[in-house]
Amino acid sequence: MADSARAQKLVYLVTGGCGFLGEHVVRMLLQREPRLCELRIFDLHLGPWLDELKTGPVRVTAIQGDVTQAHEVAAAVAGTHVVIHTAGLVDVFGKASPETIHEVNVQGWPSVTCCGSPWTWGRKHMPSSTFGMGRRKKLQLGHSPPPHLLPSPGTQNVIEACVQTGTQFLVYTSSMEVVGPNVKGHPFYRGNEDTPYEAVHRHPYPCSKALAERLVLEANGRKVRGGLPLVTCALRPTGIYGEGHQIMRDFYHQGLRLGGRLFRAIPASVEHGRVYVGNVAWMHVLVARELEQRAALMGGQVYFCYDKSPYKSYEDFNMEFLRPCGLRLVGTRPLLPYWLLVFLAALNALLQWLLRPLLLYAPLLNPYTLAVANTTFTVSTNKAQRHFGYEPLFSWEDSRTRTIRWVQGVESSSQ
Ligand SMILES: NC(=O)C1=CN([C@@H]2O[C@H](COP(=O)(O)OP(=O)(O)OC[C@H]3O[C@@H](n4cnc5c(N)ncnc54)[C@H](O)[C@@H]3O)[C@@H](O)[C@H]2O)C=CC1
Ligand SMILES: C[C@@H](CO)CCC[C@@H](C)[C@H]1CC[C@H]2[C@@H]3[C@H](O)CC4=CC(=O)CC[C@]4(C)[C@H]3CC[C@]12C
Repeated sequence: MADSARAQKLVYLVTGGCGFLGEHVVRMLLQREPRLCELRIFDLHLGPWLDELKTGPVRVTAIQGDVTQAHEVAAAVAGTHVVIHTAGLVDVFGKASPETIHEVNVQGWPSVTCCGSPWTWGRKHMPSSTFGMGRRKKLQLGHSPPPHLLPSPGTQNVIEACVQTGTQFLVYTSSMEVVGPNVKGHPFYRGNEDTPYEAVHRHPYPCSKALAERLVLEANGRKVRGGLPLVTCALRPTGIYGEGHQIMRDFYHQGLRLGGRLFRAIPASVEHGRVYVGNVAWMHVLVARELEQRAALMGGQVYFCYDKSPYKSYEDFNMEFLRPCGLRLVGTRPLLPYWLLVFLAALNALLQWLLRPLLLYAPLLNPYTLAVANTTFTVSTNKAQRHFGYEPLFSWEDSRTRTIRWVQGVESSSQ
């Protein structure tokens, strides 16, 4: 179809469009997708900022809905050209139950475990290169669950809605957590989409993201209503930062409570991959735009989200923003021995369990977050550039400045 004929004709749906990343995707689409005529924003909780978008040339439709409800998802998907599925339960602190995380992120399915009984996923102990990364290979399930135990919710609903209603392009927000860090704490150093890595998870969040990503990639090529093939791909951001990042806000407030200080807990040598939210959003917009023209190349593929953000430890990276806001990081080495952190993390987990009937105790430090924070995981790849011409829209300096300005705004709004 000629470009002029396609102008102002496309309908997009962004699930989770009121979340941290989702809001940036929504705003980026409105700024950078000239062919957009309608943008549907589907979320459990709609933000008040949506009202300001309704005055522009693109029709913005806010839909309060739940991805676990198949009929709500199907109604939102019907008539769209592209679905960007960012909705998810991002919980590594034990706020939600494992069942709820699976229900929202993957599919409703009682007592699912990712890496153990009752069903063992073929991915266990598989190097990531055989886990459908660079290669277009059908992923193997160890023992598939009985079909009647595979009901609809979460990501599965989104896929089925595309198939049933005839939407051909689906972009899924996956996560670096699909790969690692694994339970053994193996470093992933400057890895790319084809780097072999033993991806073994036990925590519900990475398990759910891995399962959901697999569902999305396996759905590539399914015939949608009307007979055309579904084209899917998955984006794997590393730790996202930028305006709206809740954990950054938490660290900032913690620092203020501690008299302007944060205490180093993780060695500076442990490097973490981080990526600016604006660049992650830009990658989603580009993928969604290019999927049609480059379906054969991009369909069924995964891409790490990356930009020029420096490799640093999680804490040193956060200080790039928090230092200009008046906080300092005390210690050039961790102030507490690692064994004591492990003990405190385990104590937090025990307290969470004991207090659960009375209250929700969900501190930042638990055995899982400690293990992730303490394991090097960095990405170095140009796959997105090779496949669809991605270049970061925001330089590191720009990303840093924008994030600092936002933290400073958090400061003034909380005074
Ligand atoms: N924050 C990070 O560092 C990273 C996030 N991701 C992925 O990016 C995606 C977005 O994450 P964030 O923006 O950080 O999280 P977020 O929690 O800010 O946004 C998620 C959005 O999904 C919505 N949502 C949750 N359950 C829903 C349901 N049942 N039905 C409809 N909407 C629902 C929430 O209301 C929220 O607006 C997630 O899929 C997450 O796994 C991937 C890598 C890193
Ligand atoms: C031990 C503490 C001392 O200060 C520091 C604890 C930091 C942790 C809360 C974070 C360290 C690494 C983060 C995760 C990482 O960025 C990868 C992620 C990807 C996602 O898809 C979701 C979020 C997260 C799991 C992110 C969560 C917070 C950390 C564990």
